[in-house]
Amino acid sequence: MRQSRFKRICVFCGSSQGKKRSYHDAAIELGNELVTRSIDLVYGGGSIGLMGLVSQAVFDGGRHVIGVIPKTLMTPEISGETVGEVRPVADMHQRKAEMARQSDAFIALPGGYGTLEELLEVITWAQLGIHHKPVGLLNVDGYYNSLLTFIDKAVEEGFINTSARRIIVMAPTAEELMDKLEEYVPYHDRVASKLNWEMGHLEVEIRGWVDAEAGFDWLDSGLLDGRHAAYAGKLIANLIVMGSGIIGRAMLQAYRKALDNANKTGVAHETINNIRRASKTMTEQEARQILGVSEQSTWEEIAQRYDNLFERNAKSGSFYLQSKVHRAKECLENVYQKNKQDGTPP
Ligand SMILES: C/C(=C\CNc1ncnc2c1ncn2[C@@H]1O[C@H](COP(=O)(O)O)[C@@H](O)[C@H]1O)CO
Repeated sequence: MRQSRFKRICVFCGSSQGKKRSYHDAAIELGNELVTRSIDLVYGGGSIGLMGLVSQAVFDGGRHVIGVIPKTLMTPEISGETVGEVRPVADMHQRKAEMARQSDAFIALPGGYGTLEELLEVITWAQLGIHHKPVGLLNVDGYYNSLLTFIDKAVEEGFINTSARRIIVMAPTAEELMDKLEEYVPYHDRVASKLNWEMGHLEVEIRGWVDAEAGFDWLDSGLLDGRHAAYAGKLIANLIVMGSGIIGRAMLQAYRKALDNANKTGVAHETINNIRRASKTMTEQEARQILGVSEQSTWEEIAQRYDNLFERNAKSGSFYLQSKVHRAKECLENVYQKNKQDGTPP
């Protein structure tokens, strides 16, 4: 068996086992196929339904299993115990984002509303160029035939592009499906390929992170009205950039100006200083999220990722994001250096 191109695959599947024995068997067969190809599993956590069967098979085969589960569903009475590593998340949206981030491909086994929703979302994301990871449908005993017929109807009626139809890779057995996924060439839409989702997502995430970290809600504070609150956001950006030490003299001037303006808008120096202090602490997990790298990523991959993101921000003129990307790299640099000293892989 040649080396798979995938390190981790996310499996969406029923929280029930379904009525046919073939669904049960297919879940175990898929788990075993992942093991054979040395692929780790990302799934929705717990031990119920097909989710429990596939995760147990991968775990028993000695591969790593990550269960990404919202805290609300984490009780054993609701979802059962997760074998392997549990990643608790705040809600269902965060769960899907985390599952997608952690995986190199997606596979849907038979399932209900939850599975369909997860499947259709990753297909939509592929269509919009948010990711370029393959999406496989394990069509056990023709379970998904009616969905595929419906999708073909949508193509016929002009709601789905003929070329986007091929985003869904489909096969009746795990082995055939995996072979097809290995060969999959990512779908590229002319318009979608121009969209810059990564940075948009990053900007929102980082802004939320900075505001939360600073522990200050500008609007709620009553200190600033809407217009000034927006201005304060820019101000924070400038301060963080200054702190990163990557922009140099030009940003020092910007910082001085920011302080000047802070006085005009009534933002106290102490608050600014708190924000600066707070913005300096970044956890390893946050750094990995910002750079979009996992714990398995090598330092070379991180450096490459950093270069790409940094360059893209330079082009879009976002010093703010540049500073966060830079800080994330600094944070991981410390982690990797420390691991190297301790002899911890990778
Ligand atoms: C609230 C109930 C059961 C919840 N149990 C679940 N635990 C973990 N993940 C779940 C659960 N239910 C759905 N999911 C996610 O959706 C997919 C399965 O949903 P489906 O509707 O069964 O197809 C699965 O991939 C999970 O990510 C009591 O009803």
